[in-house]
Amino acid sequence: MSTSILSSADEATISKVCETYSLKPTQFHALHSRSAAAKATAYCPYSRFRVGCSILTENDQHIDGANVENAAYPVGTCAERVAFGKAVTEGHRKFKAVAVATDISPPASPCGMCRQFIREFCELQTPIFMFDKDGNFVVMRLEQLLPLSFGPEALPPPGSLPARG
Ligand SMILES: O=c1ccn([C@H]2C[C@H](O)[C@@H](CO)O2)c(=O)[nH]1
Ligand SMILES: [Zn+2]
Repeated sequence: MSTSILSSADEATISKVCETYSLKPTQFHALHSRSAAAKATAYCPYSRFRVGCSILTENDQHIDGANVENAAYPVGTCAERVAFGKAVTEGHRKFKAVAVATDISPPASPCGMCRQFIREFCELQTPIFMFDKDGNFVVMRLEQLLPLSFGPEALPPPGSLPARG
């Protein structure tokens, strides 16, 4: 047995993973193909590091995104935040799974800022798939990628705040 957390993309592994994360194999395949395809839409002339993201909404829609860089380097945005920004502004608030695809192996995982951004909108149990160029993947729940996290439930409900703080 391999000690690597990188899973191969064979159907037996995929079916076991789908059972664990309550996904259908068709949803898994769509998460992979859409996140991989989204890499082609990246604007990354500075790093030349393409990242694609696909999010599966609670009603089985996919929202995709890719990284968008900027000549003022820190202004650039990751694929995950582009995809979640699109999803949220299109009215989606609940998500079943997130996929991120890169061309490196082992695959890249979401940066710290994206983990927190995802934390705002996803349950801690939400699976985050990280694919390499060949479709091999690492999968972790959000709570594994961002332990002891800070989220919206820690704050008082907006309506309970005094008019001025
Ligand atoms: O999970 C990640 C990691 C990096 N990037 C982007 C940011 C930048 O454009 C490029 C290199 O860091 O990759 C993402 O989009 N998502
Ligand atoms: Zn990021």
